[in-house]
Amino acid sequence: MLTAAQTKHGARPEKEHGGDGTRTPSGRRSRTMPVNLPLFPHVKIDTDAQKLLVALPTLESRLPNKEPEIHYLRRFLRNRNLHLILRIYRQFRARQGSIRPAADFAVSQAADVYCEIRYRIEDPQVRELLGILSKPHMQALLFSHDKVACEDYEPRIDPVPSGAGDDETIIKIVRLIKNNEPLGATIYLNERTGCVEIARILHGGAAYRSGLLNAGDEIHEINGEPVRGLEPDKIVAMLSEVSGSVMLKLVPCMRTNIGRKTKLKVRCLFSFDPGTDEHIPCREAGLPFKMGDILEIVNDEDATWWQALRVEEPVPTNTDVPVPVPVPHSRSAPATTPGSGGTVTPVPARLVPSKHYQESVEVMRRVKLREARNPPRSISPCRYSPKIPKQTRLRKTMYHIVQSGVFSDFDTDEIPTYEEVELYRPKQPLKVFRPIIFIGPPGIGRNELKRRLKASSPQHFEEVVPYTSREKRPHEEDGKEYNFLTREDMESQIIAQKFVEYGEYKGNLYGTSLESIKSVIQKSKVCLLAPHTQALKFIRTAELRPYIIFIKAPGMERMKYTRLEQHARATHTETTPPFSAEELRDITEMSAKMEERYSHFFDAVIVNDDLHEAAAALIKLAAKIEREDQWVPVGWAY
Ligand SMILES: Nc1ncnc2c1ncn2[C@@H]1O[C@H](COP(=O)(O)OP(=O)(O)OP(=O)(O)O)[C@@H](O)[C@H]1O
Repeated sequence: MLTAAQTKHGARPEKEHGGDGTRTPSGRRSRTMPVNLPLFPHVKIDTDAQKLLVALPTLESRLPNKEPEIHYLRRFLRNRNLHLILRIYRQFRARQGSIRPAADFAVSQAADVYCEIRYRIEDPQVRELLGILSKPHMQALLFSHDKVACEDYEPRIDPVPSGAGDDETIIKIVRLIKNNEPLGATIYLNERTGCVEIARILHGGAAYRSGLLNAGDEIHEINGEPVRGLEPDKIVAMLSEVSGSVMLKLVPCMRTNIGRKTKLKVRCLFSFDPGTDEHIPCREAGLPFKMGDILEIVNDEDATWWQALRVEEPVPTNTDVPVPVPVPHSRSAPATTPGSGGTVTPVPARLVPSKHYQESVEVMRRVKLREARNPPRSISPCRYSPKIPKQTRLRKTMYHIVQSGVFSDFDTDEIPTYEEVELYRPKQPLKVFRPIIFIGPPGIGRNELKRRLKASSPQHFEEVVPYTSREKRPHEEDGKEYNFLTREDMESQIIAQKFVEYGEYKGNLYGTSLESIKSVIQKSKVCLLAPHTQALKFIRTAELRPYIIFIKAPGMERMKYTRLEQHARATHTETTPPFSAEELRDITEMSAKMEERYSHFFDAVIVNDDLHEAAAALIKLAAKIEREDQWVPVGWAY
């Protein structure tokens, strides 16, 4: 046992696989570091591996900067599976000559048998045999059998190609067997060195699975052809032309940057088309997505391009937009490997903009848009932040909320990129219901639809009773139409942030309190609310878990047809005349603007065209929310 040498060289205690790391195989406690002792007493440690383990501390002292590599070697040499494989190998070696294989072509024999019998599926025994032969493990077993029968134990390494430069001290020769699947790596020209390097390995792709290529490796030859000085596009073309065996001569990257792997599920708050992005390193490797799609980010080590896989939506999110279906993978990513007998190859990850990159792109877009709208003039740099007295600003906001419902700008500084999500599975019987929030331009029909939903099950749905400072009218009951408060009380509650929205109309304050929403939820009812968009920042919380539905205008022609025919009118005063064509145009335009600006908050969209159809879609959706799994922001799925 080597313990003295290890102590001398300062090897540190190390724990692995839950072993206590302090017992010898015989169970005695060792006072010195037992890094070379097996932690699996039932697996006999291989003597060759043991020798290598013993030599490691010496190596460590000679190569002080190679700590990660030596640590890796130590783990590898202590791996239980390695010892089992070495044991099997020794057994074979020991019996060499005493057992002879009947054949060394079991794979092709199995394939022949399969082809011969595959149409006789009416016979249950044939069916069973077909099932066995198509199992990946069976195929792997037959493949291993042939390898052993041919005594093909050694890894075959091609001779180092001639012409390797004298200054190249370390060269890595990698041979890959390539089918139609692409390599699953992106490359770029390192302008400093003039070499083409592997920029990134796509998670799950062929290069990733081989484990032989790393980001940062310089590509020097492909199948004996020198590639130094060639454009990356040429190299990509060369790689896509070859099939079968591809031999790469590489200078390996010496960086020990392992890369941060992650398993983050996110909802996309923007849409992305790799075909139109001029900065993506490889268009074919890009993953197109639409706003609302769910992705799994599998690698976010790169500052600009993350690697992601598509996750299927558990339920449709938009009633007017088809359910997002997985985008068929182009030639770059077949789901199965041809000839693999149905073995599913993991779909390689593809590139999506990182959060940081998307924010920069969006900032640039907004700056350009603003410049196009307001060409810069040589005036005060304070132009964009005029000094409005605080009091005036507050009043103006209050007025807007009640009167016209113009946009809030609470979220303009927050650029929508990705939102981390988790799956919420409503547990039956459901006791806590998600409030349903109706968002849309004033006059589109939010209250009409809310009323119809409530009427479909008055015991189940409940509207929030708003607060007001106006005088109670004789027919009104406190707590029924409104909760009545004095102006002073309302103002102090507004200052204490008790209201999710509030505003002033004809000299009176109106508002919706957070407590009244919570009290509906606590009654095990579905709270219905049609607030201003500005209220979303108070409502869209893990505590309330709202389901936000956007009520969308159907387009000008349909607006006129449905509303003018019905003599529809705004409902916030009793005396307003029916909508004019002008007002309907305003509603339609505002609907489009709201959708553009806020759609990343919407869980569903209902187009309010025919009122009966829209109401029916809403009732159906409300039932679904209570039953079906939904992706919700992380922290909401309690
Ligand atoms: N699909 C529709 N077809 C015809 N009329 C409609 C339709 N939807 C709503 N209306 C009518 O339009 C008018 C405005 O609807 P509603 O009051 O629900 O709008 P709102 O979005 O709540 O706006 P506000 O907050 O200003 O009241 C009402 O008369 C309503 O009956």
